[in-house]
Amino acid sequence: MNIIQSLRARREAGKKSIAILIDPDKVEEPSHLNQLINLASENCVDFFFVGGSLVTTINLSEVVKQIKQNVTIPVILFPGNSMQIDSSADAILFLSLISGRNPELLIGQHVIAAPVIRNTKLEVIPTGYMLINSGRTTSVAYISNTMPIPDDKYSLAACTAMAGEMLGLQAMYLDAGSGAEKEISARMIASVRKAINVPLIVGGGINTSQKAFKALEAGADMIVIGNALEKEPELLIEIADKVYEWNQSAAGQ
Ligand SMILES: CC(C)=CCC/C(C)=C/CC/C(C)=C/CC/C(C)=C/COP(=O)(O)OP(=O)(O)O
Ligand SMILES: O=P(O)(O)OC[C@@H](O)CO
Ligand SMILES: [Mg+2]
Repeated sequence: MNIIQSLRARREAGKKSIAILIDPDKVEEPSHLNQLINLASENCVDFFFVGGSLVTTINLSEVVKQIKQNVTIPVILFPGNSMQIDSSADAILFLSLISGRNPELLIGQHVIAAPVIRNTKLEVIPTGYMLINSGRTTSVAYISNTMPIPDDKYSLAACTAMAGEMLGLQAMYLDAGSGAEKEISARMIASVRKAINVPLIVGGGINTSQKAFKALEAGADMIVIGNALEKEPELLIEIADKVYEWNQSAAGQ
């Protein structure tokens, strides 16, 4: 089973997943990641996401290598542009920024990346990427030159996701942006969840186990945590517990 098939199967079984986002630019030395990598393995983290809006260092492949050398947790590239491709990862979110109207991020970068990806063994996961307003301007909104969907426009978000699914996208990623002041509301997650069937990834500003649980309860199939773990890796234990608790009760039903 490849990654997208396993996400679909988990969704059908009511099981949730957790991913840790590593921004290569914030890693001074790849071995510094070992504490987080070990914690991830002890706490049954499902995926590592690696990427950033702007990756200025040459760390991307070093980060992927560091994870692959230590654990078997799949590494999924979460690229901000077509330069963030590394063939040692397991998969790539082939993101189309469907909340925006910037052709470069709807199809342009993809044309450049496609022949490069074709020469790798990366599993390609066509993913609708939707930015939701979260208060202050995030790196993604600034870099992508797009306007996020207003956080109280539930049907705009739902119809965007619906159209993305009709176009054949295999997963949907609702993002408040890394380090968001406000995480995505339960009502927003629930309205997008109702509109689609594909696995729903939710991230941005999830920095407590309560927020993590709320996102799962509202319908997220996978939550992504980045900034909060950069500051406090041990928070993972508490958040992973919530996911584990949820999955145990799903298994009992
Ligand atoms: C098709 C390929 C290979 C690339 C294009 C990919 C697209 C369309 C990206 C959409 C826009 C974008 C810039 C997404 C970046 C998402 C990302 C990796 C965010 C991680 O957080 P940062 O934005 O780096 O947060 P910080 O400000 O905390 O560094
Ligand atoms: O860094 P945080 O705020 O956890 O966000 C994770 C990810 O969804 C950002 O694209
Ligand atoms: Mg970044």
